[in-house]
Amino acid sequence: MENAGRHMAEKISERVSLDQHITIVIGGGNNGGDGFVIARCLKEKGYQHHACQLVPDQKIKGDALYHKQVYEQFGGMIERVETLDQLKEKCASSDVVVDAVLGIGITGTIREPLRRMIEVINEAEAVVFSVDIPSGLPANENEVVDMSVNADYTFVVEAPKQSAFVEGLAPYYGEWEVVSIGIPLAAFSDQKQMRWQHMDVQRTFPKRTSFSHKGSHGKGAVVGGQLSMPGSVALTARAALRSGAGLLTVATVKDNIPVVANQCVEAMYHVWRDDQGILIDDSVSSLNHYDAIAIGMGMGRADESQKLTLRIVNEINRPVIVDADGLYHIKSDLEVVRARLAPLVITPHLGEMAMLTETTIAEIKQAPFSITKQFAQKYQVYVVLKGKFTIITTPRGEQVVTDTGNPGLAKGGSGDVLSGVILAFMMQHNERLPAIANACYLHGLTADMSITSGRHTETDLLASDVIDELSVAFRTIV
Ligand SMILES: NC(=O)C1=CN([C@@H]2O[C@H](COP(=O)(O)OP(=O)(O)OC[C@H]3O[C@@H](n4cnc5c(N)ncnc54)[C@H](OP(=O)(O)O)[C@@H]3O)[C@@H](O)[C@H]2O)[C@@H](O)CC1
Ligand SMILES: Nc1ncnc2c1ncn2[C@@H]1O[C@H](COP(=O)(O)OP(=O)(O)O)[C@@H](O)[C@H]1O
Ligand SMILES: [K+]
Repeated sequence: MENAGRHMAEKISERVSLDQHITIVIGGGNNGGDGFVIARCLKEKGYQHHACQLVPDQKIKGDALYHKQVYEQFGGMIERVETLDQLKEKCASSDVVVDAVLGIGITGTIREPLRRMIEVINEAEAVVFSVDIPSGLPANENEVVDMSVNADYTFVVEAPKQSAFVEGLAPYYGEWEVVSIGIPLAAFSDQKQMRWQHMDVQRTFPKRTSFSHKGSHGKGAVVGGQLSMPGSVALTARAALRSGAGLLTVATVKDNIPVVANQCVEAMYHVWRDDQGILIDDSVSSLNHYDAIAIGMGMGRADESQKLTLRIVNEINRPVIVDADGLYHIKSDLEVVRARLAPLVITPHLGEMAMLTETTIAEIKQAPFSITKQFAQKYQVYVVLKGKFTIITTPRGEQVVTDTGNPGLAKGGSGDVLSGVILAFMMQHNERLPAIANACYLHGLTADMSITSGRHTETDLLASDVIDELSVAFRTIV
């Protein structure tokens, strides 16, 4: 608690000048305890502040009581705020409110008087900094917000909670950052560190040995692209090559090959049998010569292509990544997916995930972690649920989130690029989860760096720009 509060006070002092007035609103649990530590540290730094206790004295116990006493011994004055008018007055005379009312220990609907006190905090003009989580907000997905502080900034202790990655709940946090307290998360909490970070990429990214040759980095195949969609496979193939694939073959319909080859001279080509430009069922055994296969991009939804996709999933014992139209094909027979033994990665966006699970986009948005986990475990697949936050789930149910990327990626083709990066990384990494998470992280980071560098804006960034800029993100980790 001492570490948490001290670090948060440090963060607050980086953003608030000494002439600004701060009110710390304090509740009855350990979140309130953090509030007492913050009050003491801000006092030590010379801030004009009020420490307002919103609950009766008997509610302050344990570590929180200890830190309340330390604050008082340090000359701090605690004001007991009981009425809404008292709280309104405090908020009105403050530039900043530090919200240490409720943390992750809330149960049930928010009780009075705290309920209306949260409303008062939200109505105030002051900037609101929440401690660990905006008071009243659930820590996990799939819970309704009864009443919550709407924070401008949140200092989350050690690891962001699930709700920070759920579309309907994340905005309550405002901007957030992690405050490390120097104790492993497992030592004091059942919350897990699920955010895949830059240091995780650096820790896990495989190094190329000086004696490596093209065969060491994987021989991949991209299968897709009906006649009307040559660009999709070109993007996947180019992204895979830029991401270090040793050899890459594009299997597509004959008439697409000159178009794709024009975009991607390093690739090799396999003329796939077609019927009027649609990929049809053919001998798939040749695909067993590759180290990994990505299928589905620009493939179209024809029955013959569906048959082909299901055969690949059924017969190819190499890692397979299924994206886009391929996801519609596997939905027609998920038992084939379940029966498969070799790794299968699926990369749905919200709409495709809703289709696969026969739910709605709204339901997925509300419970993305549990719906994805259920599917991944049931069908023994790796699921990459794409969006502003991308959730990666293993067949065993482990989950990580990447939160890089920006709306510049919300364009046709971005998903094709991601599949190419995943394909390449899967071939160069023995472990599946880090390979996939690194791909998602670096794909998003590339888009972010393209914008922050000023080379692109969210408006003009194209999927092919992301491929060209991958090296900028890669350079941050090698
Ligand atoms: N654990 C650690 O070592 C560390 C923990 N840390 C910090 O502790 C926080 C978690 O603390 P916690 O578990 O004490 O719970 P917390 O969120 O303060 O809530 C309990 C209070 O809320 C009240 N209350 C509950 N439900 C309510 C409702 N519906 N409506 C109204 N009131 C309700 C409940 O009241 P009661 O039910 O007792 O009347 C009680 O007063 C965590 O977020 C982080 O900030 C960090 O310092 C790092 C180390
Ligand atoms: N607002 C956003 N913020 C961050 N990443 C985004 C955003 N919108 C889209 N993306 C990313 O862009 C990619 C889009 O994939 P997808 O929807 O399959 O595109 P497409 O099929 O059109 O190529 C995913 O990796 C997704 O995470
Ligand atoms: K709080």
